[in-house]
Order: sequence, then structure tokens, then C-alpha cells
Amino acid sequence: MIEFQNIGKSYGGVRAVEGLNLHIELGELVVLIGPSGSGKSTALKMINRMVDHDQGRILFEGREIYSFDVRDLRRRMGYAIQSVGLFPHWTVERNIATVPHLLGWSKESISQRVTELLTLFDMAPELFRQRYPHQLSGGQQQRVGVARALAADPAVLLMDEPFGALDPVTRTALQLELKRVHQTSGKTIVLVTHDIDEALLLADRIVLMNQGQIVQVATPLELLSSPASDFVLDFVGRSDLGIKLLSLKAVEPLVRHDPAPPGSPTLPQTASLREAVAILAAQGASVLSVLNAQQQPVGSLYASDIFVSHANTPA
Ligand SMILES: Nc1ncnc2c1ncn2[C@@H]1O[C@H](COP(=O)(O)OP(=O)(O)OP(=O)(O)O)[C@@H](O)[C@H]1O
Repeated sequence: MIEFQNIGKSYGGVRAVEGLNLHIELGELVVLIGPSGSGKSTALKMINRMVDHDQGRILFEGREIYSFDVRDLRRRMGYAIQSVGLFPHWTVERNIATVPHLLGWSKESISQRVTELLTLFDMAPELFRQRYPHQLSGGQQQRVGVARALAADPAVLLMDEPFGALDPVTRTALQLELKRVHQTSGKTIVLVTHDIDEALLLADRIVLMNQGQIVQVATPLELLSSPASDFVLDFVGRSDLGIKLLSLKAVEPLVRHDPAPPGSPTLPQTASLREAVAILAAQGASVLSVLNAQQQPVGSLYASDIFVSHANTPA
């Protein structure tokens, strides 16, 4: 879908990105992460030519990006950034409709699409479509920013710290929404973040950068279980690596199909092992009753099974 071939970029003689090779597959959610100044934003912006590379080739759907009309290229790629960049004198509806409007969609199609997107992001259309950005909370503005990026149903969504500067609760809610949107739409998404937990939660693959170069490309589980170097280990957080690994593992494989003792604390079947450990510790319990979506018990989860199974995970 998007291919970086030996990409380089300098600003005034200073190398920001060097020797970048990466193939992003159709429908993948790839997270670019790394310390400040490592070249993440530059790499992202080269995809839609907000920044032009000066070495190598970038292919989009098999075609060199320099062979596209730049406006056409950008319309095919939704772009959402931390500062949101909503137009202050336009309503929510008009903001979301920016690209459909440029593409000459009919009034009815635009209105329908705005309703669809506001509903998707859990913002009642009748309440929000006529509001102006200053009448929204920060989290709502971010949602509108992402809705705008999705409006014309672009093949690709590029996101630069889209949930930065939000409180942790709103941030988590938006991350889960993005995960759901990705799973239901199957869009290719490239997201830049500083936040390793965000990367672990969302990414199909994580691209860890340092000083303009890729240090490791891996799935979240691979990154935690086989960090390529001490730099990676430090970046992902040496001290709480085990806890992070637990958050990637589902409880389901460890559920025993016999009922937990009466009065055991409960846990949804869809929870992660990290959540299970948190409840076990908080309640001082050694076994949990696992519930399905209908709140019916489906079995039990023993603390001893978690630690044995986790210890057996290949490092
Ligand atoms: N317009 C520019 N002019 C000059 N140098 C720039 C410009 N944009 C970025 N740089 C430099 O290029 C390097 C990479 O910057 P980039 O913004 O891609 O990093 P980043 O990993 O996204 O950083 P951050 O996490 O702080 O946003 C940095 O050293 C930065 O100072």
C-alpha cells in the first residue's frame, strides 16, 4: 500500500531521516514511535507530501508519489494532527465536510456522511452538527478532527499524535474508538505517537525510530518479548516489561471450565491478563469467576495459572 525505499530527508544539510525502508500493507495499522526528534513526523509527512523527501522513492498503491497530483494525493489520505486544526468559523458539519465539499459531493450525501461520522464517534448529530469548534471540549474537537480525516473515505489515514494533550480517560476512549474504526473499516492507518502504551494497544506493527533511522519493526508482542537492543528495552520500559506483556494477553486460553468458588470476584471474558492481575491483587483473591457478555459465568481463572503460563512465555 505504502512503500518507503531507502528514504532520506535533510533540513538545511542536517539529516532528519536516513535509509528508511518500510512496507505498509493494505489495512495495517502501523505506529511510528521514538524519542523526540527521531524523525517520526517527518516520515509521516513525506507520505502525503507535506514534506518532500530528497532521497529514495515512496510508492503509494504501487506508484511513485511524485507522479500524483499533490492535491489528489492528499485527498486520498486523511490527515489528523494533535492541534486538530479545525476552522474556527465553520460549524462541525462544515469542518467535517471539507474534503467531500472540495470533491463536489451533493448536499444530501454530505449531510448523510456527517450524521454517520458523528454517530460513529458517539456525538449526537442533532446536538453537535451546528456547533462551532469553541463550543466543543478538547476531546470532542479531536473526534471531529479524526471524523474530518475520515470524511471522504480515504484509503489511508495519517495521524500525528492525534490524541496528544488529552486527559487520560478521554485519550483511552478515543484510542478504543480508533481501534474499533480500524477493525470495522479495514483502513490503512499510520500513526505517530510518543506513548508506548498507545502503540502497544493499537498497532499491528510498531516502527521504533531513533536519530532518523529505524531501530526495530515488530508486532507489539515481538517488541516486548524480543527487543532488538538495549535501546529498545529502555524505550519500552525495562522495569514494567512483564506488566506490559500481560496487557497483550487474553484471559481466554487460561479459563478453566469449572465454576469458581461462590463469592469470587468477577472478570469479563474479553479482559487482558493485566486486568485479571489487577483485580486479583486489589481483592486479595486467588481465583476469579469469568463472565461472558451476558454476564453469565463461563469458568474460572486461577492466579497460579497466570504466573505459570506467563513465566513459560518465550523471552
Ligand atoms: N521544518 C524543519 N526545519 C528544520 N529542521 C526540522 C524541520 N522539521 C523537523 N526538523 C528536524 O528534523 C528532525 C526530525 O524531526 P521530526 O519532527 O520528524 O521528529 P519527531 O520524531 O516527530 O519529533 P517529536 O516527537 O519531537 O515531534 C529533528 O531534529 C528536527 O529538529
